[in-house]
Amino acid sequence: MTDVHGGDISVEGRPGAGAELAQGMSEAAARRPRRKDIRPLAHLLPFVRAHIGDALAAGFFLLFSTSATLGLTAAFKTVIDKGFATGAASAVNGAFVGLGAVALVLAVATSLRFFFITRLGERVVADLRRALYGHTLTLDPAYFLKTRTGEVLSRLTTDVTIIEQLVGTSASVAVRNILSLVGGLGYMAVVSPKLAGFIVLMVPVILAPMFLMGRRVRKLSVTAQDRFADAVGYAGESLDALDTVQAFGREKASDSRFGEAVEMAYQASVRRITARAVMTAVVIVLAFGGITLLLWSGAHLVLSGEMTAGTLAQFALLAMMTAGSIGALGEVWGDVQKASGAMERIAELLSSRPGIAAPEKPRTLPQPATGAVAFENVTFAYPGRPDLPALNGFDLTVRAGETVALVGPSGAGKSTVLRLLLRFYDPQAGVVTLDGVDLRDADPAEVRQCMALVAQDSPLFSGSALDNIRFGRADATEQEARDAAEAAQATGFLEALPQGFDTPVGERAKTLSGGQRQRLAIARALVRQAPILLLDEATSALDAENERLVQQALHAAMAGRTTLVIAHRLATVLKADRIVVMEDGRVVEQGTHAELSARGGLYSRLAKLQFGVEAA
Ligand SMILES: Nc1ncnc2c1ncn2[C@@H]1O[C@H](COP(=O)(O)OP(=O)(O)OP(=O)(O)O)[C@@H](O)[C@H]1O
Repeated sequence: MTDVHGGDISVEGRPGAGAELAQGMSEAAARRPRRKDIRPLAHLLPFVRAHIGDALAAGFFLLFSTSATLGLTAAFKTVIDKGFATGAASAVNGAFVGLGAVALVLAVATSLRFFFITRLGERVVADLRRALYGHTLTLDPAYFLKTRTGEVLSRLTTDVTIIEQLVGTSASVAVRNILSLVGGLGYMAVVSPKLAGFIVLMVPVILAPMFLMGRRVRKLSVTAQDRFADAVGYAGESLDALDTVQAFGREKASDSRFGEAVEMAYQASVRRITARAVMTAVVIVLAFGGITLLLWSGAHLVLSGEMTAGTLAQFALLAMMTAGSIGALGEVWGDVQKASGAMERIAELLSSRPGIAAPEKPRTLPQPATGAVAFENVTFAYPGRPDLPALNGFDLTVRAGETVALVGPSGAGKSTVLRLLLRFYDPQAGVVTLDGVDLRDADPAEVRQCMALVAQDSPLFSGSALDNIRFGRADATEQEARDAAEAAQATGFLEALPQGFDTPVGERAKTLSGGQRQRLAIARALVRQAPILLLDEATSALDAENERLVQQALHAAMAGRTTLVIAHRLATVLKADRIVVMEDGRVVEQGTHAELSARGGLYSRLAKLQFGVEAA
């Protein structure tokens, strides 16, 4: 079943981005497994309950349209019994007017049912998408260490697409047919209890062989597909290494091996086709045999005067409708099972609670925060590596307004210090405080409000340069954003862009140089006007001009703020009030560049390696 969502504008001959996304999602959806237990679908109920009005309207019109469909058969009975039997034209006319009226009611009720149930479905899917994305944004990094971002994204897209298929189409089909089935069976029992009883006896006799044979055909199609996959796999391997095949003169051998695999696939297909052909014959014999038997006994009831010809016709119509419902239910059942699996994955994501959250009564930080930071005997290991602490008895006190440079070999734990300060994780032992408040007692949002981060790779987002600066603080005025850009030495290159500050940089990010990206990221941090600046200096080398501009930007950024910088440049460590040297998650040395260089310890070795400075 193809289901293409959204008609977007596409370049001639090439599908648009929306169509490609829809195509990719429906392909991925087709590969998703089914789930026999359909209880996970109950997770959809709260979403439906939120729009109970539409649900009730859909239910009402569903009842109405089903009753009208059943009523249609009664109108037919009247046409035959009252119209034809009397032979009077007026009676025929009257009966047909009744038929037309029922059809009209059916049309209106069906269309309203479709409208309300489909609108409800689309609303539920839209709510689900928003809830899912909103929830995902609250999860902490520990969650993403367990679950790949791609997996989360695929739940947002593929799994929700499956739910969309269910609530948009299949659920409506299923509910409608369940109701027709129940209503049809009930009505048949009313119209002719005898014939209805006959059907109840006959149905298992007809359905059981169909069910068993259907299962066999499905198994055989899987086998045929597997055989074909073998053939394709073998061909791919040979074509990938065609030069090797040719160098060894193995073309003939390869050809005959592929031929064998293709023949196997053909044989498997023939077995499937044969089973299917037999099944078709059996199904027709059983179904029509049943109908013939039914009509034959019905005809005798008419002859004996037990029922009218119209009633028999009505009964036959009802039987066909009911059989149609069973068929339709069989077809959508697979979708329902698939949606159950999808909903289970979605519910799992929705119910995952972030490990980092505000306590019930968070302690407020002093306003304005001064930005004094302390780590007291902190030990922390990442969730995936509990036995390998990234910080081990780490102690550090940073006064308000002080600039501290963190230096150390790769893996020393420098980035981890910044992550704990941003409270992406909580330490296993010790405390991290901001203005004397334990971070765990505060609201993480308030803690982060006090910090501005310039990450090493400074990711930019789609949108203009101005949008990217305002990412730092949504309510910053344009002037404040421009001032930040000025302080970050970014005005020059931003104004030179084709549309100045309004140039989309997310897409152009690759055309901005490393130094320009860093300066934009610094402007984004500056506009935040936070008391604490966290900086992970980029390791990549800049040309002299960019280096000078970035250093100036950093100088402006650090002024009047508490700054923790993971330093990779000599200029930065020279500017710091204090250099903290880390190794294996601990502080091993502290002091100024001159003091530490003179000491001849780890710092002097690192300085030589990283900054190219000879120890004093
Ligand atoms: N997400 C993670 N899961 C598990 N271990 C991690 C994770 N991130 C970092 N580590 C480990 O924690 C230790 C400290 O890492 P951290 O990134 O803080 O070091 P760093 O000093 O910043 O190094 P670099 O200068 O190379 O960035 C390392 O041993 C690292 O392998």
